[in-house]
Amino acid sequence: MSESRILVIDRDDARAERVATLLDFMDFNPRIVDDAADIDLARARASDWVAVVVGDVGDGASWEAFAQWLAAQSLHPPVLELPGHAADAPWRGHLHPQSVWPLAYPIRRAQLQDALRRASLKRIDDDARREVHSSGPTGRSAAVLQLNRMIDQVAPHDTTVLLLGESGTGKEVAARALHDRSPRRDKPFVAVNCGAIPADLLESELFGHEKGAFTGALTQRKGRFEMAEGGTLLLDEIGDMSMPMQVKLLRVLQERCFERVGGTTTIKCNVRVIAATHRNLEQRIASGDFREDLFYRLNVFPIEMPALRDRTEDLPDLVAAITRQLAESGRGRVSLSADAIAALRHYRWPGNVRELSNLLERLAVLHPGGTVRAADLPARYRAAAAAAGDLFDPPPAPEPGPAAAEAPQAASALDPAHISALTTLPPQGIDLRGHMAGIELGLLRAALEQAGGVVAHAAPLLGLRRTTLVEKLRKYGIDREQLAAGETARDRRAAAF
Ligand SMILES: Nc1ncnc2c1ncn2[C@@H]1O[C@H](COP(=O)(O)OP(=O)(O)OP(=O)(O)O)[C@@H](O)[C@H]1O
Repeated sequence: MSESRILVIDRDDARAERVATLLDFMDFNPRIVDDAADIDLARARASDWVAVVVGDVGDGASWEAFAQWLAAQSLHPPVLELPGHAADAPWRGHLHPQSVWPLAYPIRRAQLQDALRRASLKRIDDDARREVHSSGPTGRSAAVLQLNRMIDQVAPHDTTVLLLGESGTGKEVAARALHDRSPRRDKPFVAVNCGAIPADLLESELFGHEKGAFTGALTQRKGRFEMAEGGTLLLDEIGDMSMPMQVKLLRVLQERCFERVGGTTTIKCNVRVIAATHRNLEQRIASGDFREDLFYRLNVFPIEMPALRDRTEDLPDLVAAITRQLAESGRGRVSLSADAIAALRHYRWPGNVRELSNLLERLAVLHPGGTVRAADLPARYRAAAAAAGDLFDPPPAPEPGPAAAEAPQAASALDPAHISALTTLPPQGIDLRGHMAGIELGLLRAALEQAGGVVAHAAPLLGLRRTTLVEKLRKYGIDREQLAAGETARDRRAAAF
């Protein structure tokens, strides 16, 4: 029997049986309960239901309690909802909004299969067991799982959230996830960078203005609060807001209304506010730059964003997510080898995920469609790996082939004195892999120089096939025309970073 367990909660026995028969036929392992109160929670945790089909749940109280329990456990199985539930049924508030899928009835196998497929449910596998979110902070480190849990907990409520953390840690990404997982997800999400807008313009930017309110106000204009009506407003870089604006914002948060600049009409607003800053607001309060009362208004549910250097185990997932986004948005295709990702784990990432995202975009330009190895990374990333003694894998040995066999004389041309010079170990030791790569690079350049830049003539000097040499030149970024200038393409690329 398959381990893919699906829970069917339905008081309508005939319907529950029909759904269960179909699921059985599809090789799932359905279990029917007519009341969610019958579910053994201790066992449910262990089994991780891969989906829940919800039918007639009576007054819904026990199903609501179970939905609440699922959310508290951070379990988000797809919930397939049979017809007959009110759009504002209280249980909805406990579930991840993107995990609820409508199901028609009477139901056919194809429809059920399609609903399960759309709910991203394949046969249970590790991915289905993992907490996955279609949007939001990427990763499976303890810090990111905890972050996603907090977002899930607070998203359904209108609580003001304060996102704290270094620049580039993904505060805006988290704010969007809060919006997408909230009941406001079909309304606008509006972000405003309070630090980037001059203080005298910020009021009009946030609250709008009436025609003629100030020089240049040629027409009436709505502000960001009005644009975000019914939805979510992210006030980014709130720590940089001027004191006079802080007073005005405090009033909106307290009274939920404002006037446009130059206007007298009071406009009510229904906006969930999320604030974000990379600054230490307590220090700003101490230095008299931030109002304490505003801080307490904003700090209802603080979320600390983890720095990338503290969660480098997320790099493979982040690299996969960002390279996929780059490809989908037509900004280039690139992939990273395992040794490149391993090398990146040694770097401190002062710019966090933004820096990673920028790096990948540049690599996609420099190596279109290619696979970037550790040796191809810009100098500063290689330096971090080298300092940690993990530079990059030794270059691949030339494959045996007819051309290699043709060049035994060249290979044995190294005299013992030469070999002895190359194998002398200095007292402080060496980085063997870097050393070997350096020797290889030096010999490639020497052979090309000797052959006047003609690859076909340089290859036999190294006992390589021409195609192998071309591949190595590409790997090291050697541009034949630049040899005269004594620099490689990689040197130039590294300098550009
Ligand atoms: N989980 C993620 N997956 C993909 N890209 C991400 C992720 N998190 C952050 N990024 C990318 O990193 C960059 C920075 O993210 P974001 O703007 O959310 O950070 P921030 O903390 O708000 O930065 P700042 O404090 O400078 O405003 C963006 O380009 C964003 O797309």
